[in-house]
Amino acid sequence: MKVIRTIAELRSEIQDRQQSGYGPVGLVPTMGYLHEGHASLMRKAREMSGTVVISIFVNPIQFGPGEDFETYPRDEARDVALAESQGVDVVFIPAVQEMYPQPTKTKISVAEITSLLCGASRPGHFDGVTTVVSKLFNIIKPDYAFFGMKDAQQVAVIEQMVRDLNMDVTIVPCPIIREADGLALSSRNVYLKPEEREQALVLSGSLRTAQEAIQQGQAATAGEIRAHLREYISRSPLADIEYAELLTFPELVPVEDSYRMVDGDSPVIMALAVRFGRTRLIDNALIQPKVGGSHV
Ligand SMILES: Nc1ncnc2c1ncn2[C@@H]1O[C@H](COP(=O)(O)OP(=O)(O)OP(=O)(O)O)[C@@H](O)[C@H]1O
Ligand SMILES: CC(C)(CO)[C@@H](O)C(=O)[O-]
Ligand code: BAL
Repeated sequence: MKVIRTIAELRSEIQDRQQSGYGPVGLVPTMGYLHEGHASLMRKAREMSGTVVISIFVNPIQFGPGEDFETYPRDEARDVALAESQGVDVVFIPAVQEMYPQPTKTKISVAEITSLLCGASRPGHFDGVTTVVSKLFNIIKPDYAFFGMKDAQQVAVIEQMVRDLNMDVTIVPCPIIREADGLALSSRNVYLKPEEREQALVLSGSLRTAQEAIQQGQAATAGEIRAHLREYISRSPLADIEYAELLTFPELVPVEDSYRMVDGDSPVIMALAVRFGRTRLIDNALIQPKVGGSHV
């Protein structure tokens, strides 16, 4: 496995591997502090690609003022070891100066679906994401790019960008990986104090019980499910709900309270963002039409 820090060296390494006939290139973009969620993306990339590249870059332009850019957890040595254990071929770890030698005057911006959910509370966040992901696509030219469904809105936004701009890459959404007790893995989980970590189970718990309520016919409408999610999460005194929404996926159109879950033609996503002190957690689950749900 090669650890590469410059764009020029990365381009030349990928070109060499292409000329040697390694086949499709798979990219897993990350911000590092890798965990089993990232490892599952690397394994999927390994299955589908001859060359697996992961990027580790805490992208300053997707953080707002007062967010955690400076304190975002970092552990390069551990990350490199984990990537190697998953059979990754190239780890790209650029410095901020390498990706942004001058402040970027060009931004990629997806409209509408970035103004709700995480986009509402983190203005400019998705412009930062789509801009850096476009840069990575231009540098690496991957055939496949792998993204986790934990960041479901990010998947919808990137798929929209790829369609709108005719980018020659296939986006592969990958399932959410959870701790044994249900908490979705996230680099930011390390911020949680023990009591917050315990109470953070209300996110996955509310999604799981909502799905059970739909399957058992106890919650038939979107309004009932919204009420269930809010009531369940509010049992945790430390939880501060930022949003608990139901929307069509991947279009991200909010569904009305009167919408009956069994009548839908397209999947509906239950999407949550909840703060515990200074830690903001997200989670979600898809309800498949007519079936009544997947498992959390
Ligand atoms: N639990 C998970 N299951 C599946 N994919 C995940 C999981 N956590 C993160 N990912 C995916 O890994 C990729 C890189 O995400 P990132 O490095 O931001 O990790 P993260 O744990 O989500 O960090 P943070 O909590 O700070 O957002 C994204 O596509 C993200 O959706
Ligand atoms: C896709 C990404 C690596 C872009 O910085 C980031 O938003 C993330 O880690 O999900
Ligand atoms: N996983 C999304 C990256 C971020 O929170 O900035």
